[in-house]
Amino acid sequence: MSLDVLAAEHVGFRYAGIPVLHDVNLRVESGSMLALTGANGSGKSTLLHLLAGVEEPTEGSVRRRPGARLALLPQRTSDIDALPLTVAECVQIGRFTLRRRLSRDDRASVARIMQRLDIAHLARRRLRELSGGQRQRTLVAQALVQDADIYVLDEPTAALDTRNRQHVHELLAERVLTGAAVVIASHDPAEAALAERTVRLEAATPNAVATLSVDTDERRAESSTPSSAGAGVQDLRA
Ligand SMILES: Nc1ncnc2c1ncn2[C@@H]1O[C@H](COP(=O)(O)OP(=O)(O)OP(=O)(O)O)[C@@H](O)[C@H]1O
Repeated sequence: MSLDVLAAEHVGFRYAGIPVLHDVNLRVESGSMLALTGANGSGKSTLLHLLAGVEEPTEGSVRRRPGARLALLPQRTSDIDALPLTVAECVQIGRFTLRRRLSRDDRASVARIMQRLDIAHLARRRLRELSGGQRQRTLVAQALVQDADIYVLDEPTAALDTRNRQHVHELLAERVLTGAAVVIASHDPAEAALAERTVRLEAATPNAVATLSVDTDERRAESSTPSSAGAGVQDLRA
């Protein structure tokens, strides 16, 4: 039986008619981590939005296992600064449901992750009063405190120092160990190396839309030749 919890099949995407992604195929299994890499503008955030259902592909399809709960940390989160939220309130949002108030367990989870990400002492601070790293840790906490089956995280450690980066990596490893699927975009090769699979988005020519080259479980990164845009894309099922 397949353990896939998330899959993109022949996915393409255009912004106002301008192609960004073409024939992207990937799949993510429960209890595993996949890293998306690629140059600025290669389409990582766009692909994460498609995987999370924030945008619909213009070609192909994204499949999520029915009932799978998904937590998303988007890259662009400046709008949230306009809200008069404290750090604690922002993290608590990760446990809100429309059906009930936060339980004792929810509050314990919030307190625990704030400790782990070293933001407990900032609990009453407003978001707009935080440093870049403090703000990122708060938003990572909001995503990771969710009881999700799939965590989709866009450059979750880009603003973090080594120690805090390590804390996030430990939390990601724990989520994977307990059976969640994690998908991250990253520019850090060491971070991407934490994942079982790496998918590199690249355009074969400056004018080409992004397509995929794929590193598999066996880490054939160095030996794989990038696909040319529009040409056959390696499929992780191969
Ligand atoms: N809302 C939008 N409207 C039009 N074009 C967009 C929009 N968002 C992104 N793009 C374009 O789509 C392409 C892919 O952008 P995307 O943000 O997905 O890349 P990325 O790989 O995440 O980049 P980075 O590493 O800089 O975060 C870029 O050429 C970008 O200019």
